[in-house]
Amino acid sequence: MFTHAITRRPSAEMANGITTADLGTPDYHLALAQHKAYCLTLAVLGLDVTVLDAEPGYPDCCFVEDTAVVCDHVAALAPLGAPSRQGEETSIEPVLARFRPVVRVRPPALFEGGDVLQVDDTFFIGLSERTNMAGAKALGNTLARHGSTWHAMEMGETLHFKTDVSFIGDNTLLVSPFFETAPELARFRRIVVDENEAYARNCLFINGTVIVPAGFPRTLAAIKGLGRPTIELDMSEFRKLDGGLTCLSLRF
Ligand SMILES: CN(C)C(=N)NCCC[C@H](N)C(=O)O
Repeated sequence: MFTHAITRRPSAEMANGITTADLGTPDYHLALAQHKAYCLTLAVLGLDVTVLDAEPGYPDCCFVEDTAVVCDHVAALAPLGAPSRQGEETSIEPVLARFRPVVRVRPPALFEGGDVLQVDDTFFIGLSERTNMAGAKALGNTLARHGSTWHAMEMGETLHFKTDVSFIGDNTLLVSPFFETAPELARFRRIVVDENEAYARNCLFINGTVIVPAGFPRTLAAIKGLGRPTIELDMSEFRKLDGGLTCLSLRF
């Protein structure tokens, strides 16, 4: 069960955030409203939500998931892989230190939390343009010291591992076709989400409920078909910056 979440409000400069999506400029005020709904949803699901102010100079700062990996015993931080985001990990450190001992991984090791999927005591660490092998090893070894297992995951063209793979409880993953047969994920039931609903591969499982981005009926129906409670949230403004549901919080 999660008891806490940390989020960060969108930046008024979010229009300068990194993106590969061709969906237009995010509307800051709509993003603030969507962010508020997101935080409220986490609170309704039982989490104590810390909402941080936006960080000047960091247009992508609301994607706070990328700044750290938090598990039961430790919070691990590294410089983010995206140069324009390096430094976001610094301001999150004192916040995380209230909850967990903090371990800082040093360059050349780099990782972003969006590349790290935790399922119980196992961590899947995607090797992406943001997370290098040195980062994966440093993070994996830190987690292993506390009894966890980790796997480095080769990836396709995707931004983050969790852009393509998310855990929705009961041993089930939503995956892109790329990960349909990945041997490291063999023990899971895998629901393949095709290109038409690719954005919905990133769902957020909180204490038995699956939060699903609004507008992806086939994925929603597949999750409902498993008997899971679901909540839909409008994520349109974050999607314009390649951000999904998991990206907006650190949960522990
Ligand atoms: C699982 N995902 C996708 C994340 N955790 N982070 C999204 C970061 C988006 C931001 N514009 C960037 O490119 O850094």
